[in-house]
Amino acid sequence: MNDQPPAVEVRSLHVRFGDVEAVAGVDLAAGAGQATALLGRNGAGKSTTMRVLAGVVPPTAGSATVAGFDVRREPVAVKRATGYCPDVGGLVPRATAWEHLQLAARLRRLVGWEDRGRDLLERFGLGDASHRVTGGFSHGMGRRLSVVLATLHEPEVLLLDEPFDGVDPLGVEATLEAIADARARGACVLVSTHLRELAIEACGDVLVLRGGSQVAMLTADEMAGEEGARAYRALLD
Ligand SMILES: Nc1ncnc2c1ncn2[C@@H]1O[C@H](COP(=O)(O)OP(=O)(O)OP(=O)(O)O)[C@@H](O)[C@H]1O
Repeated sequence: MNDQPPAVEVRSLHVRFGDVEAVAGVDLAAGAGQATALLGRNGAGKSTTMRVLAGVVPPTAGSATVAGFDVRREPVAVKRATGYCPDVGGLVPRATAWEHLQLAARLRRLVGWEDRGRDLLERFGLGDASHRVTGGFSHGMGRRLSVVLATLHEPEVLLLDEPFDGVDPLGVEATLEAIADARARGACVLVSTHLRELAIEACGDVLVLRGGSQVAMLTADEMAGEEGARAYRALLD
């Protein structure tokens, strides 16, 4: 039996922006080596939940701990323990891909990261673009670089918000591999997406959100195939 505390633990999470209740009761426990998808339509509360887990947005009510750190009280420790690919933004248009890696490495005081950095850029099809400024990147190239930056320091908790959005099949393949590698070294992975098929390919468990609320926690097997598609549609109706 695994008596390790969960790497991510969320209890009755609520996040409110003025009149909008973006997250209205989410509970989640995920352990080392586990990958969980947050699945739901636009506006379901996926990104807001991810932002809370990245230590970027504080909960309005409820609690969340990441790698044992409370997101409200210890956001800096949470940021140190996580690798976060935000759904939008995060790249500096005038900096090259390689400069983004250099900056990320400096902020995290990494040493000897260059070979891994080069290897990741190659695996994500960005080797030839590593010295181009990101302002000229396509949307999918930016997404792929954001995943590289999230995983460079081999974080304990990897948070990927819409990593497949607008990404071509080779980029999807590289992202699935990065998720599998992270799990293999014992990281806890959370992936937010509105794509059921990729959610179940990438993750063993799926948390379905609707209108900010958690409507189901299912295994990838339960979400698979025609039956899974029907079950998912029924959860959204
Ligand atoms: N900073 C904010 N200020 C006001 N409302 C917000 C803010 N961030 C999110 N919301 C609202 O909270 C709700 C949930 O948004 P969120 O981005 O978490 O959903 P999502 O599931 O990630 O959607 P998508 O798939 O479109 O990215 C939406 O109604 C959104 O408009």
